[in-house]
Amino acid sequence: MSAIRTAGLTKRYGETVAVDDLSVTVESGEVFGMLGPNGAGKSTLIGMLCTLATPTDGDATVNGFDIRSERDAVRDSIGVVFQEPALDEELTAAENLAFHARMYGLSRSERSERITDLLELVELADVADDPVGEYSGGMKRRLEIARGLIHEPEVLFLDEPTLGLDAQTRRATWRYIERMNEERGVTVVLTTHYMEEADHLCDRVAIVDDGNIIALDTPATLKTQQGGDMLELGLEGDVAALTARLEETSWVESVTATDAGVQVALADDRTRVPDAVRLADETGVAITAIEVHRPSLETVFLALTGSTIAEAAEGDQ
Ligand SMILES: Nc1ncnc2c1ncn2[C@@H]1O[C@H](COP(=O)(O)OP(=O)(O)OP(=O)(O)O)[C@@H](O)[C@H]1O
Repeated sequence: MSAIRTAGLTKRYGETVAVDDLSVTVESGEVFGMLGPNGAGKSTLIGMLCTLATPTDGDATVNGFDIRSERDAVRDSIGVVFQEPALDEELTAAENLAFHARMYGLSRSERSERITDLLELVELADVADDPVGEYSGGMKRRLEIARGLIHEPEVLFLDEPTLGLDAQTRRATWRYIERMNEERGVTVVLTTHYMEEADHLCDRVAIVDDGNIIALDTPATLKTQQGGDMLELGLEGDVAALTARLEETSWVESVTATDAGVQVALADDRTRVPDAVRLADETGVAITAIEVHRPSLETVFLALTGSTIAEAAEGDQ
């Protein structure tokens, strides 16, 4: 069964179309990422899928339940971790989880079993009885993820799960997300501004712009669609002659002059370093430096939205 299925889903705020006629399917067990500039409509989409916002048009099901007519069933089957921390800092980790578990009506024995299990999953068992106010940012995030899982949801929505965390803590958080996906089969839908995160974690990535999904595929396929590597050559000698040779070569997409030499966009995904060296040799040009840039999700994002993810994220911290 598909975890999420939307058909023509639309949300308008006055003149603003926040989500525009969106039809997408997320399969059970997937880690599905959404990347997009500020105001692209990611939060509005999550809001509708969590039944916190009502669609203007279109339909959607989450775990087979209709988001309009079966709101309670949708809510019982999902977990949500928002950007803003929502923990009680005066309570301990175990108390925070217990409070949340009671809201879902779990029995005392269920509560105690799941709290122990989840604190182990996110490696907070040792500090379970410390007040959350004493936790680091990364520990709080992990606790929030554990809290989102307390009622054993089938789908977990994570809005910017590692925003503001340092690189090491971010990687640790990825591990917990992977574990709950792999070991427990939880479907994960996340938004992120970190390309590396989308690349590392997501089975498929949707690039969202202006309320629409403008690209949707596996990170590997999205990158391949952007063409081959970029070669950055430092050169000495007749650069113009080499540029002319490169431009008439079938595996070269384009050549751009740089301060130190040229930048060559490759037309296919093969390694062309030996070919470039041979051409330079034949033209009598010396190569002083070579750098190979692999296509990244950043390049894909830039090509599709016209801005870098850092520009897109500006003001969103
Ligand atoms: N409650 C609201 N009232 C009016 N306009 C809204 C409301 N919520 C969102 N919008 C508008 O809808 C559009 C999409 O916003 P949304 O927050 O969903 O984007 P986003 O991709 O989640 O951005 P961010 O990364 O900043 O969270 C924006 O133009 C926003 O201003």
